Amino acid sequence: MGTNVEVLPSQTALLERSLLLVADKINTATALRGQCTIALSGGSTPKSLYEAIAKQSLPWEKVHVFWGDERYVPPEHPDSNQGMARRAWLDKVDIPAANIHPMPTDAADPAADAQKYELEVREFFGSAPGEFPVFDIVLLGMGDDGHTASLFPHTDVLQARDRAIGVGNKDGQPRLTFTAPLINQARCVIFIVAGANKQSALAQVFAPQGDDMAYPSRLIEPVGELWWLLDESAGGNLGLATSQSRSNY
Ligand SMILES: O=C1O[C@H](COP(=O)(O)O)[C@@H](O)[C@H](O)[C@H]1O
Repeated sequence: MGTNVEVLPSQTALLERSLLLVADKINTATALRGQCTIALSGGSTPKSLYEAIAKQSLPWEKVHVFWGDERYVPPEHPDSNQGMARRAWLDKVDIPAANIHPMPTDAADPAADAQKYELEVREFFGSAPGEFPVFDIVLLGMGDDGHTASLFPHTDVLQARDRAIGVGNKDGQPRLTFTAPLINQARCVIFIVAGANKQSALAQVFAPQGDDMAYPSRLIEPVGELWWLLDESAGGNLGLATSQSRSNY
């Protein structure tokens, strides 16, 4: 399916566009299939989006929230992606507790917790062995090293082919993460990227030929729609028209 790249003139415009797109995809999924499964990203960029989504009137009882990656810390830890999303969004809307599916981080064994989450996700989706769950929406960010979710450059989890959830490695620290094959089954993957420090990695990710192990965001080629929403300072030098969708960049 198509790839859409939009370069928005400011961080505010990026936020507004992201909000519009995510709300539209949630409404479409719930109208077509009766529910929406969304995987959240962490890091610094999505917080203002989550705060804005919390103010929307959306069919929360039909939305199921998962996480695409997680630091291996308890939910109350300041680095927890779950904690951030709950404070910014989920605690503020009328979403049933049973619709929130955080990654477990309490076994003191990241591989065991990754396996536990894989079973939970597969059971929720009713995925047959050998099949991957199909998320309606996967939200992603991108680090200035080209990582996405917790798929860091030159780490073992990049080789995963038959696992949906793996253990990433950020400077020796374990993190739980969706694998590229799971992300790539999604109906819609949305990257939201802001800041001049992302320019050089973006150029590598968008290059026609490149090293997927060095820039793991290159591994994301979903079956469904792929959206890259960039602010001007991140994407302005890529030679793309501002606020214009491009197919097949
Ligand atoms: O997809 C993701 O990307 C970010 C990059 O984060 P940012 O702080 O530069 O916005 C990553 O670290 C995060 O965990 C992940 O979900």
